[in-house]
Amino acid sequence: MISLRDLTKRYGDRVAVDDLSLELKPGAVTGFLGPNGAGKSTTMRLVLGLDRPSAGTALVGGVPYHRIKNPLRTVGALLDARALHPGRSGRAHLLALARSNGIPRRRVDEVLEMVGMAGAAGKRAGTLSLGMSQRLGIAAALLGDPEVLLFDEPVNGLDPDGVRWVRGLMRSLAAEGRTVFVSSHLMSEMQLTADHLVVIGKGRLIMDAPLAEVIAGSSLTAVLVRTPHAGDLAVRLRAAGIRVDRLGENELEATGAPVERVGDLAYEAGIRLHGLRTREASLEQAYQELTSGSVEYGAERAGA
Ligand SMILES: Nc1ncnc2c1ncn2[C@@H]1O[C@H](COP(=O)(O)OP(=O)(O)OP(=O)(O)O)[C@@H](O)[C@H]1O
Repeated sequence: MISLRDLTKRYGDRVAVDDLSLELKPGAVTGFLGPNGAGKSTTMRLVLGLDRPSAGTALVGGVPYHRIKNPLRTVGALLDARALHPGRSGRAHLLALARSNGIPRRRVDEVLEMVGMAGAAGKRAGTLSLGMSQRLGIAAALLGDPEVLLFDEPVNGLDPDGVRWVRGLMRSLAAEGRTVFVSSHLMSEMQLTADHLVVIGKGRLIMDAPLAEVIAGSSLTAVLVRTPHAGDLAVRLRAAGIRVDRLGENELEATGAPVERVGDLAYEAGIRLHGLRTREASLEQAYQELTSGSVEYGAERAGA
């Protein structure tokens, strides 16, 4: 479990993380989203004790990172996959980490196998592709079999097979009851991987909710209704505070209410339906709505 309380990090007069409070639960993949410069990496660095908060606390299992006895056995992390000694082999890198954390040597071969690097473990880190470095970084995160895992952009540089593999790995780590916190800019991938989402912008919390709730909350998620009495139903739905757009003589689109509520209102009014379904927004669309005011380093929109 990761708990952030009023977490703040300033660099000079720049606030990178601004009063962030969160609880990340075990048994779920929590996606960490936000525009470039939003403060995701800084937050992860604060959790891992690589930076000191200006105010507030970041706790793992109830204690700050620097007080954890065997850190790699409690928290595993992939931050910067390229931050490896270029002349050292992957295996040597993992062996050194294992030795300094009291982890048996055989675990090194186990994690190399798990990430599909067993055949390339002798290669010097400097000669590895970005995707292979990512796999090695993931192996390092898994080394101590930790309960809490943080991954900063883990699919960066991976081919489609690798992306799918990371998705499966995150899902299975969460299914084993671990806390998995993963940042990404790939919304379509996050939609397939995450159970829960934390969205930040300019260091501040924008959203902390289950994926399904984030998507349901988008103005582009709508209930589509086909009925020979579209006019009557529109009146009933609007009276209940639901936004309605007529799509055609027998079709309308309702936003701001779940499909069950639209169906119940029609039933109560005795209105016959010929079709009732939800059209879900994509996470990309929901994310864009949530963060439209928080994009710091965006290009100007064409025509804007
Ligand atoms: N060591 C540092 N010194 C000064 N400013 C920093 C430092 N590290 C981060 N920042 C600033 O803090 C802000 C948050 O950066 P951070 O890297 O955490 O964002 P991010 O959400 O991870 O971005 P990205 O998606 O681009 O990786 C940025 O404005 C960045 O310039």
